Amino acid sequence: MCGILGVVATTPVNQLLYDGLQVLQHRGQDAAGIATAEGGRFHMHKGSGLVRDVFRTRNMRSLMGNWGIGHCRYPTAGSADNAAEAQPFYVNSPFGLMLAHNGNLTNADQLKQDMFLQDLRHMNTNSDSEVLLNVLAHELQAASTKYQVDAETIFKAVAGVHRRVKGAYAVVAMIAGYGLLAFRDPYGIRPLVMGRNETSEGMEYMVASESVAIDTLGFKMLRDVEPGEAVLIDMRGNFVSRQCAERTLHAPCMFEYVYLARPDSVMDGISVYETRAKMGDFLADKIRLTMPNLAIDAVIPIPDSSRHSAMELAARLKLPYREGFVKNRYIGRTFIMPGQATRRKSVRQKLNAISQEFKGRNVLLVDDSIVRGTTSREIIMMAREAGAKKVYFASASPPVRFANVYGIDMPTRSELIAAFRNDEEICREIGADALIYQDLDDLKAAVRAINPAVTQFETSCFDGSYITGDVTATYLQNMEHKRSQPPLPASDDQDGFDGPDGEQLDLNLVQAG
Ligand SMILES: O=P(O)(O)OC[C@H]1O[C@H](OP(=O)(O)OP(=O)(O)O)[C@H](O)[C@@H]1O
Ligand SMILES: NC(=O)CC[C@H](N)C(=O)O
Ligand SMILES: [Mg+2]
Repeated sequence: MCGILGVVATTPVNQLLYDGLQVLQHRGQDAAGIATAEGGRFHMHKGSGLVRDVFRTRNMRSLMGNWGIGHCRYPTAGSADNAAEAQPFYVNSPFGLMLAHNGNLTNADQLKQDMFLQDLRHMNTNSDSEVLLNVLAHELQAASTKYQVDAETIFKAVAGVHRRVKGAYAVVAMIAGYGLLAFRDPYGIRPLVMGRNETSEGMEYMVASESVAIDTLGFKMLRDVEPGEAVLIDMRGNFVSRQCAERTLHAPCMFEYVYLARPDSVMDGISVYETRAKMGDFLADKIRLTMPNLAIDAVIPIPDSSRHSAMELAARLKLPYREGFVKNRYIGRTFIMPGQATRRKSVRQKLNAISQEFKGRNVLLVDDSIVRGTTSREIIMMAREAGAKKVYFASASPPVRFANVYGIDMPTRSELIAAFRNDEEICREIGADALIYQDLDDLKAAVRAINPAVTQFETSCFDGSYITGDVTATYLQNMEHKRSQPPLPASDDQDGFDGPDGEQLDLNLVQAG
């Protein structure tokens, strides 16, 4: 998961894109980038780090124009510390294209090879998003019969992308001289929503990973981009859309509702807050049914993401809800940090126990998920150190047993604590006195309770069933193998543009630093 954002406005968009990326920061902490357009000229700045660290005033000043796109990255392909893989990506032909992508392609290697041999295109990084941009460029070239691009040609190109590309992709792209293009894969695995803002100068449009960006930037939520659909907003603010996929099946990623998205977002008509609260209800019922004799003095959430499930669970079980951990507001999300050592260290830096809430008590700790077990292990230890008598642990989602190949960086089963263990073994491994997991059917029911119109979900990390149909055992084995190899050293010089704070690219001027 990454955060993507695109805007066509009536005034300069640099600040709007910056503010929007800050709101989407929870979706990617490793790199950020913004591209804008002014007439036929693109401006771009991108680099490694948080949004606030990547952009300086001088970079912001150079991002001129009334339309643009932004990206914050949580890598699933390539590596975390390679600034050349920060997004957006640019190709100059046809017309001039910029692209930012959330998701992960499952046939990126094949596409890369095809493009090199057939389309004579060179890829300069290990990013699957660069591959996606080049497929779009090739399809646009193939569909174009004129010097000027039009909506018909663009929709034809997106249909070509859907035919060639496999996996998960929510995309915002800029086509020089035309405007903003946004599209979503035929399964709608990653989210993409649209908003608009009526001004005296005309209508402004925004496309974003989550509705929270639309709310906080003063736009009004319009709707979700449909699976397989492409939307186009030209530089004058005219909007058109078209279904470009031959077949679609709406199956949004379940992990968005469990952990990835912000609770104040609504995606695919599903309020993340309400669904997390519902998860708490279902989990409470399971505890009552399967562990009726558990003596619990207090329910304690593991900040941040589990709060709303824990709150509802406590209310349903008529137990006190207590805040037993303080979160350091300056430490980011640990799960999406690169490297296990950093993640482990950051849990201790991020969370600290308030001993008064633990001393002599039996506590039920609630988290949204247990993935590698980094958080649960440390937190249970902290609760005991703080004087807890018994430490029970509940997860608002089922055991994460399978790799994710659609935009969450858990490509190998070996790193997942639940992959080859039963509940009893996991309980022992994390050091809890009892462990309760949500059932998958209940998790689905918790989301459907909020929007019954969405009936299917991408739940591969829980049940090993991959919705796109192309993820074979061999593919997964290759992923395991790739990840077990030591990473290649990242070269910041790959694209020749890198300066100390990232990449500054002013097309027509090409500047570094
Ligand atoms: O089993 P693990 O591998 O530790 O992964 C699961 C944990 O990671 C996430 O928290 P994170 O700190 O990323 O973010 P949050 O503040 O949104 O809860 C998630 O909410 C769990 O607490
Ligand atoms: N998590 C994501 O959406 C990642 C996007 C893309 N696959 C990258 O690695 O940059
Ligand atoms: Mg957490």
